[in-house]
Order: sequence, then C-alpha cells, then structure tokens
Amino acid sequence: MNLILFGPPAAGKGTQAKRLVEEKGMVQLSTGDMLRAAIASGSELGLKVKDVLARGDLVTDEIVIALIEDRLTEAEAAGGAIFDGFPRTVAQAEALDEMLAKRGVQIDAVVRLKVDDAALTERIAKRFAEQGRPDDNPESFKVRLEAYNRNTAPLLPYYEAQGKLTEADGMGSIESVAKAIDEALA
Ligand SMILES: Nc1ncnc2c1ncn2[C@@H]1O[C@H](COP(=O)(O)OP(=O)(O)O)[C@@H](O)[C@H]1O
Repeated sequence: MNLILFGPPAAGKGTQAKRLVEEKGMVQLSTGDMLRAAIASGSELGLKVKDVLARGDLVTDEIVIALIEDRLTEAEAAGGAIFDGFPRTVAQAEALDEMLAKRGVQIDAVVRLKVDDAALTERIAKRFAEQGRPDDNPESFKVRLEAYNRNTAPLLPYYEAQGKLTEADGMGSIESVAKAIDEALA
C-alpha cells in the first residue's frame, strides 16, 4: 500500500504519518525531514538548500525526486510508503507515478487533510515560539502557504481524476484526525 498524506504546510501530515508507520509498519518518506537532515549534516546538498528552506520556497523537483527515488527499495521491502510533503508539484506527481509504475506498484490513496488558513497560521505561530524552526517565522510561512496554493493545490484535480482522492477533517485533536484518516482509508 502506498499512501500520500496531502495538505497545506502545518496540516499535521508528519504527526499522522508517524502514527501510521507505528500501526502499519510502512515507511514514512518525508522530503522535508530528508532536507532538514541534509542541512543538519552540513552535506553539499544541505548547503545548497538551506536558504531555500529558510525562505519558505520549494527546492527543485530534481532534488526531491532523487531523494525519493533513493528510498523506494526500502519502502517496497516494508510493504509500502507514506509520502509526506511529496509530491508538491504536478511534475513531482508525474515522476512518482512513473517511478512506482516501473516497480509494478502505484499510489493507492491520497488523503487530504483539510485545515483552514487561520488555524494553520495559529499553529505555526505557536510552533515558532516553542521550537524556533527557521521557516516557521511569519514571512517564510506566508511564502510556504503561497507555494502550496500555487504549486501544490493543483495536485488535487490530478489525483481526483485518478479517483484516488479522499478527504479528512484535519482541524480536531490528533486522535480525531487519526480517526478521520482511518475512516477515509476504510
Ligand atoms: N516535495 C518538495 N518539493 C519542494 N520542496 C520541498 C518538498 N518537500 C519539502 N520541501 C522543502 O522543505 C520545506 C519543509 O517541508 P515540510 O517539512 O514538508 O514542511 P511543512 O509541511 O511543515 O511545510 C518546504 O517549505 C520546502 O522548502
């Protein structure tokens, strides 16, 4: 089973992906986590993307597609992946479909977490105060929301056309969102 957790920045994708991993034994593939790990390690890739992330812009399709491709064998061995923060552009979605097709598998479901902009902004302000993640500052967050609306939201009709899109209310508690995801998947 290959699943995409879809939604705007700070929708709670990472939190829910981690729970699904614990329950179902799949692998979480978060391009955001991979990029932050590269930055933390000081690798060449990390140096290249550090400022892009801090601004809230998207890194190039080429970079994230390569990161995902590197992990697909591992995901296959675990019985599937939960994609979190990927794909974020139509080009990434097309590349993912192709990479999976080559392996004889596909995306089985796309769960969209619906959270309104006011709630997202509130969550991020809180997280910024608590954790100080550089791209959670108000200006960068605005850029991230714009990138979502411009580049990522067009994936909704892409997956709708494939008949794979389901929606879950992402506004409640972690437990209630988990329940909504399970219902969407059932
Ligand atoms: N698929 C992707 N394509 C382009 N950039 C990405 C992608 N995934 C992550 N990034 C970069 O990493 C940042 C953090 O991503 P992520 O951890 O998914 O954050 P969030 O969902 O909280 O916005 C993004 O703002 C972007 O700069």
